[in-house]
Amino acid sequence: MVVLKSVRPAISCSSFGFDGDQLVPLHKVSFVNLTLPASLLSVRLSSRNNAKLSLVQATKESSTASTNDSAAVFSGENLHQIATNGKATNIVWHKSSVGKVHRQEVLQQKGCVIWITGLSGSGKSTLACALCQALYSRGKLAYILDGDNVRHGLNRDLSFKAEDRAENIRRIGEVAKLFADAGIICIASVLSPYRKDRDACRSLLPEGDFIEVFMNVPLQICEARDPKGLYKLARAGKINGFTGIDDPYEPPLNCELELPQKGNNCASPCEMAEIVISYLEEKGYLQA
Ligand SMILES: Nc1ncnc2c1ncn2[C@@H]1O[C@H](COP(=O)(O)OS(=O)(=O)O)[C@@H](OP(=O)(O)O)[C@H]1O
Ligand SMILES: Nc1ncnc2c1ncn2[C@@H]1O[C@H](COP(=O)(O)OP(=O)(O)O)[C@@H](O)[C@H]1O
Repeated sequence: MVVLKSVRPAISCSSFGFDGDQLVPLHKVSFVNLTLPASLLSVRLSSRNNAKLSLVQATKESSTASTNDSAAVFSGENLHQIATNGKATNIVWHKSSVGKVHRQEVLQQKGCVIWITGLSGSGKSTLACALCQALYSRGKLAYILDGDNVRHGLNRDLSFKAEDRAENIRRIGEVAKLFADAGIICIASVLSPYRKDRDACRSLLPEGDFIEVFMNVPLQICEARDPKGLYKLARAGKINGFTGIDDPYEPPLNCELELPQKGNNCASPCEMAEIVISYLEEKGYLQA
């Protein structure tokens, strides 16, 4: 038992905390600022925690508290807010002293997400590779998250029905956000047919850092290219719910860049990559 120096009560939050073994609304849990003698810290907390980080159970409007591994994280002088996010309860954000700005300084660029959307066969992967190569030759670090590739690993459990496509996009959006936070230019080349899923990814990033590129290539051209023979299979009824055939594609309403088809001609992948690079240069993403 230790004497409390101060109490921060009643954090207004819709999530839950622990009261003994019971889940209770967080407003019943108080966060306390303790001053412990160093000797007590090492004796009481060394078994499962290091001396700077301990787990405590806060008491309700009490003047005492005891160490207990079941509830809030208590870190030095900083009191953190316990959050609930989806099904993840009792989670606390842990901050690092090295932040995005520091990583950007090392890389001499700004992290962002270039989200390339369009029909199958519209040239998303080709543009992603050309762009990555063009950035690399300028000494800039990019990483491609290609829908097809991510479905070989992280998203192998997902089908092409609407809710699985939404989850596919959500996960890729979250991973892209981490890459951008790492200071990397993340190129997501994903069919992403539904507007609301793309917009949800946009909303994960700071204003300006989500750059949506629409490969505006008509279905007839994509179908004529058909590099994987999937359109043929879809037309033959051997693939159900194929985007553009019997599943919708919702074009962006307000994308940052649209790379249109001009008649039967299409700019070369390198020319398209240069259009994206000019945009990045103009917006300051190619410097820290
Ligand atoms: N039903 C159906 N509809 C559309 N596309 C299909 C389908 N089944 C398989 N494929 C192949 O999967 C690639 C698209 O994967 P994505 O993860 O980018 O799609 S989505 O964003 O979840 O809609 C897509 O690759 P790309 O051609 O690179 O777009 C197709 O090759
Ligand atoms: N700018 C372009 N001009 C002409 N053909 C292209 C262009 N970009 C891609 N292609 C061709 O179109 C086909 C589909 O390209 P791909 O990048 O695989 O599209 P997606 O990733 O959207 O399915 C490939 O055969 C590719 O060579």
